[in-house]
Amino acid sequence: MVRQTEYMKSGFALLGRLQIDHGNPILFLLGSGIRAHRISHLFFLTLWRYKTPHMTSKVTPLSQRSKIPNPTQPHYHATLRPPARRRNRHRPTAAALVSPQAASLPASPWIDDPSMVNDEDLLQVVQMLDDACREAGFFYVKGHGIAESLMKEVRDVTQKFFQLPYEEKLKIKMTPQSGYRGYQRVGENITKGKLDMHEAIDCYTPIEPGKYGDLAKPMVGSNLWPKYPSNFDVLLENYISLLRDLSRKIMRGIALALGAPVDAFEGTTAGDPFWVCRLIGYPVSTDIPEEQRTDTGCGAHTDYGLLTLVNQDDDICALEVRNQSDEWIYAKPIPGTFVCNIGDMLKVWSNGIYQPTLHRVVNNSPRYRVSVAFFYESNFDAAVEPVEFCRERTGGVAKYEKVVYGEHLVQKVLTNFVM
Ligand SMILES: N=C(N)NCCCC[C@H](N)C(=O)O
Ligand SMILES: O=C(O)CCC(=O)C(=O)O
Ligand SMILES: [Fe+2]
Repeated sequence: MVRQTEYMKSGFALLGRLQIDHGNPILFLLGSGIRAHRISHLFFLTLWRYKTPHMTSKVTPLSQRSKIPNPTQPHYHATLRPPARRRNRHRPTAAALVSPQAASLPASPWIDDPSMVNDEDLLQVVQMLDDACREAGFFYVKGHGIAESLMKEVRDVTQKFFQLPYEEKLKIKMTPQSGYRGYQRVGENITKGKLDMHEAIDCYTPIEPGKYGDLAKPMVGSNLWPKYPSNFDVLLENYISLLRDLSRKIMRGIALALGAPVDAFEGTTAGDPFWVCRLIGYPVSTDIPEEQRTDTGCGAHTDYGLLTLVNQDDDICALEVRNQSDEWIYAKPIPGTFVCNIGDMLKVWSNGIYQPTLHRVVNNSPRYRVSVAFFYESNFDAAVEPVEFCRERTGGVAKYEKVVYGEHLVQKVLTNFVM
């Protein structure tokens, strides 16, 4: 308990400093650490997407970008504002946990340790996580136990790889034969018909031939890792395994936030979660030949699965999130944190209680930007559909059709590249 209080204090201190330094924060401390029991000491910081009151707080429109010398300046950030309009007013979640019925159950179906029912800190965090998922679809996680030095090392080896000559990078070229695993150059990824100004290495859960039958055929294979540094594969495989565990914990929190049993995403939904990892580089725009250049590093999209964790460069603002007033606001880097956002499968499962938020990347800085995005997704063969209790809370009707996650992913992968 004492430890949690300390965490809370340092969390608020962090927020305080940000407010004082930048005056105009988009960051909000969302919660203290969740109890050590399985979910552990995570902090959630949310990125609100309410209306921003001042013109200066908006991200500069793309057409005016060239006039902007330095997007890391504080006045580009949106101001925190109390809720202007709530997308959805259903808030049954933590209430379900503290209801007399739930509290009186010796082995509550919601959580796996009865004492958690009375844990105020846990309930508060669950409530705040629910707020973040409902209102923003984006939040930051810190206190997650993954060393900042490891996060940086992963970005550093990624950057080193992208600095290699093109011929070297081509040795792990992504092709249909490689199961769409490996290196893609700038302009090979497309979003909504437009070339994206990023290069990347795409990695996926390895798939053996025959696994999942025809469903997974286009993605069968194992990952293509760079040869230099020689520990690239070991480093990344370790990192991915840590992120998978962390994502699983956050999904336990999200399950509680929705008012579901803590292990709601285990079993046939995400007991055997498929993961995707994209190591991404966004060149300085003037380094891209003019005839090839577009104005977007990655076009506006939502992510495909349950939850995304982005490890982004510390000092470049480039990831932009659409707020509820249809303005783009920066998900400004906070060193040592992951920027998290929810994906399409969580929307379907929750019958829209949680919605994925549009985001895009524009590297308007004078520096090459690296980010490593980890996507925690459903079981490859999961048939995801609105669960009954979420349907009941949203008028009783399923708003989305059943989606087989693997089909959703394959359909995206087959249309995402010009090769
Ligand atoms: N796994 C994820 N989320 N990848 C996002 C890649 C960028 C968007 C993609 N071209 C698209 O059009 O969806
Ligand atoms: O580079 C980033 O910050 C985010 C990338 C992203 O949104 C994606 O790959 O889905
Ligand atoms: Fe994304």
